[in-house]
Amino acid sequence: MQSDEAREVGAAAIVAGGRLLLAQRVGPPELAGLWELPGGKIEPGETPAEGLRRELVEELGVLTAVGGRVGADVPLPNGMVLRAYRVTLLDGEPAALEHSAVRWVGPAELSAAELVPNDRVWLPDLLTLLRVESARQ
Ligand SMILES: Nc1nc2c([nH]c(=O)n2[C@H]2C[C@H](O)[C@@H](COP(=O)(O)OP(=O)(O)OP(=O)(O)O)O2)c(=O)[nH]1
Repeated sequence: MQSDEAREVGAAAIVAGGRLLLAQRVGPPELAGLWELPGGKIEPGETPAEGLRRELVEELGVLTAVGGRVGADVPLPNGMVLRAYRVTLLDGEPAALEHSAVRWVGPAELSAAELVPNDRVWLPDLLTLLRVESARQ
């Protein structure tokens, strides 16, 4: 059954050791080479956490735990909604299985990174997340 709610793209803010994981898109051409939070479309019948965990197995080869939201909802031109979640690594080392590269960034590198346009609104939230996580260590 199709829900009335907009389909969701889930995006993972994975922080470890005071750094955030970014993944570099291979396509489409207008996004290729830009950096995003790994994730993807939540399928009908999946909770956002289930869908995001599945995407992170497919894209990075890691097992994760999905936590609370980060930043605002971002409406996408195709009618979907993009939402970021805090995600913790449980097992595995992230590998670029569907991206051209992955890298861990600290605050300065994150601020300078060429993010996909839709993710730029999250920059202050992601910087705060890095600061909070660093303070906890
Ligand atoms: N995964 C992800 N997608 C994002 C981000 N920001 C952003 O605008 N998008 C857009 C790009 C795509 O239009 C859409 C997600 O597509 P995708 O290609 O990552 O997801 P998917 O694996 O489920 O896609 P598909 O192959 O099934 O079409 O959301 C982000 O931070 N992470």
